Amino acid sequence: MADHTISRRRLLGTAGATGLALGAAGGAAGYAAASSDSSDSTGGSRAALTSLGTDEVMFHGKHQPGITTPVQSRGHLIAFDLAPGAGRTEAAALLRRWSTTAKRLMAGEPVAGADTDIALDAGPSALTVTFGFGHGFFRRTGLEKQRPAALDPLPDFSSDRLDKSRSGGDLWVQIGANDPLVAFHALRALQREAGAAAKVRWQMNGFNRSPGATARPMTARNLMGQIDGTNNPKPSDDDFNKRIFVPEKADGTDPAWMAGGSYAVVRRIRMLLDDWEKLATKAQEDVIGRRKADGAPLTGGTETTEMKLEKTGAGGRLVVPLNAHARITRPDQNGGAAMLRRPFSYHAGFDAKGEPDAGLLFICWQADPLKGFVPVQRKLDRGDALSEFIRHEASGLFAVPGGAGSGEYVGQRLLEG
Ligand SMILES: C=CC1=C(C)c2cc3[nH]c(cc4nc(cc5[nH]c(cc1n2)c(C)c5CCC(=O)O)C(CCC(=O)O)=C4C)c(C)c3C=C
Ligand SMILES: [Fe+2]
Repeated sequence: MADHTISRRRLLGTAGATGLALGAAGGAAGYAAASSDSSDSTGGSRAALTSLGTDEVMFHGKHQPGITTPVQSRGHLIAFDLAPGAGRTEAAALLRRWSTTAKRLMAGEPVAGADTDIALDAGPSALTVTFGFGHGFFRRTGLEKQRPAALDPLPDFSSDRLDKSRSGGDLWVQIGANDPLVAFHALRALQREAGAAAKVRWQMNGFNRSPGATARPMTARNLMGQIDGTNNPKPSDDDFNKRIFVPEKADGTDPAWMAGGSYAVVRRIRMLLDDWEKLATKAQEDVIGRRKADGAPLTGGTETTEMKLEKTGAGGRLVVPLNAHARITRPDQNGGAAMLRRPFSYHAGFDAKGEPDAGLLFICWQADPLKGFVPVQRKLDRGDALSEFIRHEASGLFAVPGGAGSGEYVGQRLLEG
């Protein structure tokens, strides 16, 4: 292990120093930078392959990174339980350590002191680290009075097949990066820094398409081959902040320490791909209500065309079936319920029957799970066309505090308030 005194960014020179700061709309800019680099025709082996490594997301801000940040190609989710005997003091020290390291790594710098060198040579690669608190955290730290009502356990859903050992947790960390080594480096650093204060409860690995793999920026595809994410709320929507983030001025609903925060619902949803892949494309499209090729509604147009819910076709049948997933999940079919979906795909090998253990690490963000995930999942639980091809296998609900201000660590307003 090396003791680094010069940051990787300095070693990277200008490219590192001018690393693109990604904001909510940073994905397209990152893509454009990659495209122009790869069209450079010098042909020499020393030409930069892409500028992907230089993308940098800010650690400090109103909201934590990794919520509106464009989804990265590699993701790790890890949940911890506080160790027996660890309470508020140990939790505060841990969050302080983790925040210091997250900030350094997101800037492309090594861990202070001994680093593992796993990410040596790479830039920040749009690394984000996001921290959340589970229900049990508040009991363990004696902060029950500060526990938000929105963190009450999710209701049971009849179709759930949950593995408790891979669900819940006192602390949750989401890591995303556009380079697998950068992402693993962060995962390992944070797990090591948990030390004696917290023990790993579960850990899951995910992925998305690499930036630059498509000829133009596109909405991601999932492992069923669908374009997934089209109708997500957009930061430019008038009601985006209200739907996704806890207000910054206390409105009496959430504790003050949650200002600018959000609630993450995490579900490991296995896709029954052997069954799904037996369906003809037309049948697959009826399940969702959108075309597979371009994500357009079955009622026509392009990916962004509004779906015509009442349109009928041959024999007077609805073009978008009544049980189509994209019809049933719409906010206007659920009393306005909306969430920001920011998932990773996962593949954890093949089971004894030779079937893939693969699917979606479904992560959705909302200001209140009772006005986001819960009503929509209640409806899906009664059965939509997608239900027979998926299985919810693990679940978590986490309170994700607002972003740390300069000089602050994540969760400081709770732990030292
Ligand atoms: C409870 C919330 C949801 C779960 C669980 C869920 C699982 C799930 N979804 C897909 C694939 C698609 N979902 C799409 C749209 C969509 N899904 C939800 C919610 C849940 N999905 C919402 C709120 C929406 C948007 C509805 C709207 O406003 O139009 C789509 C269509 C394209 C898109 O808009 O993203 C696809 C495809 C899978 C594969 C899955 C579980 C594995
Ligand atoms: Fe969906």
